[in-house]
Amino acid sequence: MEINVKRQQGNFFVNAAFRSADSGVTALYGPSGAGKTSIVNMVAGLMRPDAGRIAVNGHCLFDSGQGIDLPPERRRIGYVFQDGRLLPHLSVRSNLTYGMRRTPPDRRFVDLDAVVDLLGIGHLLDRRPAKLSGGEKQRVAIGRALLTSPAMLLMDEPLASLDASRKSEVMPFISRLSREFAIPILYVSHALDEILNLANHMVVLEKGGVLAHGRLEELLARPDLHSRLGPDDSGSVISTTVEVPQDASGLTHLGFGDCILKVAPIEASAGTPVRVRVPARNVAIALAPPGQTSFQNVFAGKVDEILDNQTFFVDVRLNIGAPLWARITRQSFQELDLKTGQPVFALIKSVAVSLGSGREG
Ligand SMILES: Nc1ncnc2c1ncn2[C@@H]1O[C@H](COP(=O)(O)OP(=O)(O)OP(=O)(O)O)[C@@H](O)[C@H]1O
Repeated sequence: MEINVKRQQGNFFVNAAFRSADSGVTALYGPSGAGKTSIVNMVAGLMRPDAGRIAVNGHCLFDSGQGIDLPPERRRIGYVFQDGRLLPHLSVRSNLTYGMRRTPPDRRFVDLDAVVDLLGIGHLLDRRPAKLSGGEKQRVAIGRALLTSPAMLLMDEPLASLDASRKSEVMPFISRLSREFAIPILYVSHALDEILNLANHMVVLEKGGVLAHGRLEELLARPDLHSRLGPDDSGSVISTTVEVPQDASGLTHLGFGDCILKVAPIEASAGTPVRVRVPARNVAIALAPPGQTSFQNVFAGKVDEILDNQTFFVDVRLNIGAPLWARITRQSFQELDLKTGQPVFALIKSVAVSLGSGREG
């Protein structure tokens, strides 16, 4: 995926360039008004860049220098919108086959049965969209996009209209989609938890430009981006592997480097790659190994970096065999008198585990 677009719209200027691995999920992340939808619309051919080049799998969709500008229907792109946009007068089955019939048979690489099975929508085929829940509508919308046998999928906040439980219902399907069909997905979101679940690559946008792009773990470990990801989003991502699916007390053991992280039980067999997210606010720091404690996870490490934004909190990056951010109060920071290089112990309160991801992208 190669995207390099410039476009002036009103007094907003989009000037974004990034490349990403050909398969897997690339997240476009940024605050409201950063230009995410504009970029996706340019890739889809719904908005024309003033200049630039867009290519997918080496196939050029737009190149201002060469005068190439394929119309949307020739771009072989599936688009999933925030609100599904199903055709209300058609059944789910007809919504699904609508795009499929426009794709020549020799170009089709998915069939209805495979998609219905993947998305678990077999029991909905004869219903009209009005009789579907939000999560079901989105699964049908994803199926419809997939059945056009696209070279790429664009998803513009496909989960934004869903509540937390519906979100967690649809997320595993998106994850399976990228794994089983190896279609590159450009996924717009301003919710970091979704991105952590789904994406391998991330593009951080700000005011129409690319602030950073690259592998998710690498970006999340970068101190210059740490504060940009917002007070609630700051934290670390650690790529682990399931070592013990369930110990005697029911906990799952995840290994990274020489360390074991114990988490609430997850359903995954030994060897499964799992990405965990540790919010900075859930990490405490101690100068000596704590005695009796309720913390399940205590790691020896050292202070790698201190980020003092002159607020109530100070962010401290520890090295425990992987980078780990801790957010502690200024008062604690002063009492501990922390210095770079100092040996400390990290106490992790709880982690969010993102199953179905953690793949190398
Ligand atoms: N057709 C247009 N003409 C003029 N300005 C536009 C047009 N489309 C979008 N904009 C402006 O471009 C900027 C980026 O909008 P865009 O929808 O791409 O942002 P976004 O990151 O997707 O935001 P959100 O998360 O709120 O959907 C905004 O300031 C918006 O008002």
